[in-house]
Amino acid sequence: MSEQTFSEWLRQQCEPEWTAVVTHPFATAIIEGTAAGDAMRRYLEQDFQFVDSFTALLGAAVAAADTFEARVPYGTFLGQVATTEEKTYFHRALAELGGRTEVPLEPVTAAFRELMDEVRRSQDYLLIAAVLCVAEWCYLGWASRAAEPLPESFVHREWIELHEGAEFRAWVAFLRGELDRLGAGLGEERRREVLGVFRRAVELERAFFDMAAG
Ligand SMILES: Cc1ncc(CN)c(N)n1
Repeated sequence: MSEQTFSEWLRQQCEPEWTAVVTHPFATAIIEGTAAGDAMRRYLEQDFQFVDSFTALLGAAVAAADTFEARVPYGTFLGQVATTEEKTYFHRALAELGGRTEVPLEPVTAAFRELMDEVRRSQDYLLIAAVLCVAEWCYLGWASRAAEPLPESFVHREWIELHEGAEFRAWVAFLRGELDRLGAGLGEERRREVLGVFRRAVELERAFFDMAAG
């Protein structure tokens, strides 16, 4: 029997919360194209505030990674996806929904930004990778439940496509691989420290969808 990887151990420790995120009713409504315009607007307005700290965290990963091989995928994702595809999606989707790019933060958005800013300031690569991994892996989790044909509305369809597909899967596999590489041989105390951050991020993902569902 093969040994459990560190990333899989972290994920399992966060059940049933993890499954609650990837099967959340709001995520299901996105993949079915039934999430109402008002709810999508509220969600994307808040997520645009999330993405600001998330992008900063990607930059911190470039700086804090312990190898050149690891810096490159962070830099690539930061340049290609976070600052181009995702950014244009937000502007188009918010325009379509009558949303704003500057809004007061919901408490969950503020708490998520605080977690990302905290690990960014720590410059602790393993903790940075743990938060990035939760954010991307659980989004792959719900988005990969979408069935063809995807919703007609670009607001739903493109949000699914941004979190699915070969490139996004490879990105998540890279993040998990980094946790597995760095997690091998860690002492119990350090494993628990990483789990603490991982779990906070999973709880915030769930609360974020709860906020969007209203
Ligand atoms: C809250 C949240 N978590 C994760 C993702 C995926 N980048 C996101 N856009 N927003």
